[in-house]
Amino acid sequence: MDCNHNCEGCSQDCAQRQNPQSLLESPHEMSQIKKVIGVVSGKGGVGKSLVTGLMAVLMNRRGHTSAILDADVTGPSVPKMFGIHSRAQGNENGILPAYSKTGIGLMSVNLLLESDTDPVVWRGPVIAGTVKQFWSEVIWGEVDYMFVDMPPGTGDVPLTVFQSIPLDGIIIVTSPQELVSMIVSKALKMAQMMNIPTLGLIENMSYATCPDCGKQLKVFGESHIDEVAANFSLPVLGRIPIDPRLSAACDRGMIELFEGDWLDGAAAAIESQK
Ligand SMILES: Nc1ncnc2c1ncn2[C@@H]1O[C@H](COP(=O)(O)OP(=O)(O)OP(=O)(O)O)[C@@H](O)[C@H]1O
Repeated sequence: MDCNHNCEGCSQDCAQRQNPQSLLESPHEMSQIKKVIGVVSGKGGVGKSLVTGLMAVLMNRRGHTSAILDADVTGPSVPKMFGIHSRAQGNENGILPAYSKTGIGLMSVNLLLESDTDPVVWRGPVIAGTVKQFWSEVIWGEVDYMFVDMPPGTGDVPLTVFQSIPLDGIIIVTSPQELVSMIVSKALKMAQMMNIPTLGLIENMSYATCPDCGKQLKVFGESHIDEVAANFSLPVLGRIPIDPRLSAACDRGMIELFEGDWLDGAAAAIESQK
């Protein structure tokens, strides 16, 4: 077959084969973002946004500048968690993030909608384009750790986000009632395809503590997170209990006041990542 130098449509492994073109977008010229961590889950509702929010708060408490890019465009829950209901502002240079009470920068589609109860009925390419703009057209300024609340699953939109934002690592959030092994395997393979390291697993809704006797109740049955983590040679970075104070804090926009040391190990692991 004659070579037309278009490697994209050709499966030959010849000497002229060029590396695939990078699809990574450049950040805004006024952004200096040191580390970007994607937070992924197999399906919605396992607490991916909660973990994203808690990690940003923790890193901020530990003296780093943190930010959240809410790439979960069809289920954006981050602004509410931080009590932000304002609209995003812009200037001649680009779009400005909203800032939480403790100074965490946020960008979410909910900051662009007229009302945060409006549904996002957009097709995949528009959603993916919006997320790319959150990276390349938002003036993030200086950020030590940016957490990206990734769109759930492994479809077109999460794939585009993986390809366009230069992630330094991902954290996989699971819950005990899921098919953890399958979900971890899929997320891990997707990250490996893009050469992105998986930092570890966080199990949400691991247990509930009885308010009377303090016993840990396995509401969703025994957890398999340790076996799964060992099978994939990944660390378990944290286990978060079911705690009504957490959901109340999210509902009231007061996640920055959370108390709990469940994710201290995850924060330390991120800090120690080279
Ligand atoms: N450990 C927990 N204890 C109490 N409530 C929790 C806990 N984890 C999550 N929740 C609550 O469950 C709901 C779903 O959580 P969250 O929005 O973080 O999930 P998600 O995986 O990001 O879902 P989606 O992808 O649909 O946005 C929220 O109302 C949150 O406050």
